[in-house]
Amino acid sequence: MPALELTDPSVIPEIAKGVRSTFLTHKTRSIEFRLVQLRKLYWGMKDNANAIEAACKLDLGKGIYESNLSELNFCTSTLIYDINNLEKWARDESSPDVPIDMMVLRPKIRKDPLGTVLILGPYNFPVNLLICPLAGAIAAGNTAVVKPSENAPNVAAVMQKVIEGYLDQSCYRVVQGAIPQSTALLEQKWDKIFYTGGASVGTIIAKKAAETLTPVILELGARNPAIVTKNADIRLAARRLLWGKVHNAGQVCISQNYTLVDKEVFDRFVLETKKAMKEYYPNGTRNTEDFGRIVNNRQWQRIKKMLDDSQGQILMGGDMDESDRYIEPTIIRVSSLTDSLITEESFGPLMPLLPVSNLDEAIRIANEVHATPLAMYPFGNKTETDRCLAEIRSGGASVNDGFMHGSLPTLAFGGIGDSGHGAYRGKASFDCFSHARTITSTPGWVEFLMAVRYPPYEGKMKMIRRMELKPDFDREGRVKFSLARYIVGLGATSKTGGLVRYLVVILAALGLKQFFML
Ligand SMILES: NC(=O)c1ccc[n+]([C@@H]2O[C@H](COP(=O)([O-])OP(=O)(O)OC[C@H]3O[C@@H](n4cnc5c(N)ncnc54)[C@H](O)[C@@H]3O)[C@@H](O)[C@H]2O)c1
Ligand SMILES: CC1=C(/C=C/C(C)=C/C=C/C(C)=C/C=C/C=C(C)/C=C/C=C(C)/C=C/C=C(\C)C=O)C(C)(C)CCC1
Repeated sequence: MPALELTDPSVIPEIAKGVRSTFLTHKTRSIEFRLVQLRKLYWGMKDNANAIEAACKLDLGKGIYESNLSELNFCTSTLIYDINNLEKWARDESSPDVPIDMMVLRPKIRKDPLGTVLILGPYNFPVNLLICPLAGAIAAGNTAVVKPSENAPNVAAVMQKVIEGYLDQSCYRVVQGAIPQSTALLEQKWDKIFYTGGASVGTIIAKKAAETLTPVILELGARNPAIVTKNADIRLAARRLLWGKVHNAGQVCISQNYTLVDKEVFDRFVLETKKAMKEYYPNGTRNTEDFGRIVNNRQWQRIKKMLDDSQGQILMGGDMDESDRYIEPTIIRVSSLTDSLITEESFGPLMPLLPVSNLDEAIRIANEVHATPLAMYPFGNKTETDRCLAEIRSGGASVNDGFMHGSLPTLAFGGIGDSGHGAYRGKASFDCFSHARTITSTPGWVEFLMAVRYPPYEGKMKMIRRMELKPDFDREGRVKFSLARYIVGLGATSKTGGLVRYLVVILAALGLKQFFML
């Protein structure tokens, strides 16, 4: 296992300058160069898989299964997906939004790299949440500096070995450290900052970035609700929500922070969760490879304090051991919205349950606790889950499940409002590190047509009025009746409706023709 060596903050300007000057050599513009780097990163992950597994075990007590499922495999699948799609994503796109008279300009959207980007990773998925953004930055043709979380020091050291050992070091560098290094990094000029972590540091980063108008992607924390109605499949809800709290010992930004359970099914839900617990961990969570540990004593103390401060009643679990950074999956019945387990993000294996009278109350509470969470988990019948989706905002959502929407490496992932902005993963990663550059090319021969834009303007007003798009609605916002459109659309009110009518007419005509030919 390599040892973590902190970067001297005084060398950080030189590191940033180095990758920036490489960007300006245009080395990373070549698609083939990017593909080679992504392929090398893939092999870097594969060759160091054992070291990554060992480091995840040391830092977070992650067993090999979880290290593979949500760290290693997630990254290698991301890399393969990026490699397989990069040429398609990087191609110029023609724009469909151009009036016919302007098509001569041959407008296209080019996917340009942003330049040199900074990626700051968190501790909870210290491999996944560093490598996946980096893969997007490489795919889009940027150079990058990454800073792994100092709170997962063993993984941070292995990440440096992989990134600097397998990638072109003139383009991609690793900085190790905590606040002094982050502060020095934020003093440099970046073309984008990609930050994953808590909202308070996210605010520092956004403010600092604003000074130089640097765009930021923020992937932050939240108080995500789960809702279980009386019509939900209670056993399924219990099993799936328990999974959302035991994976990575609950240190998952998209885990449900609290669950609103209909009073009628509350006891059954608790019973089924206890049953599921026995099924997942027949010998308990203390002595199994399948349950992790809290990352450090500071976080352990924070979670313990949340539980100590709570007025709730422990219904399951509650065992803790600081020497081992162990916290048993714990169900707590809470009764107030001001309870510490509701007002703070637990980021650990605590499962506060709040009984509610009905879905109206659940929706009202979810909107009151955190109006723009990262995720939301409604369990119930289709009408109920549709209502939750319509009436509660969130970055993403899994219907009738724990965080499955966040478990797919190819789906866009991100928050809304104060749970973050910007999305990545799959094509969204390529897009978030690219600039959609609109390019037009005006041929010389259209000069006589384009002359309408030049002074003197006298006599040219009629022409530009003709070019202006005309409304099909009146001052009340109602769509006006148009005889021409009615005839062309065969009386349909939508394009699809019109198309269906044309199809029916054609089929009827063919049928009639056949009939008369017989
Ligand atoms: N939305 C997501 O995708 C996502 C994913 C994982 C974690 N999170 C959230 O992150 C939080 C926990 O992660 P964390 O504790 O590692 O986050 P953190 O905020 O402590 O640290 C994240 C990164 O910020 C750096 N940092 C710390 N202090 C800094 C400062 N003053 N200036 C600049 N950089 C600084 C750290 O060195 C680290 O690289 C939780 O709230 C969780 O929900 C969100
Ligand atoms: C349906 C068919 C089949 C069955 C397929 C099945 C059962 C697939 C099941 C897959 C599952 C359950 C996968 C779960 C994966 C979970 C992952 C990867 C979790 C990731 C978590 C992450 C990345 C967390 C991130 C956290 C963040 C961002 C914040 O902190 C077949 C295959 C049997 C047959 C065909 C049909």
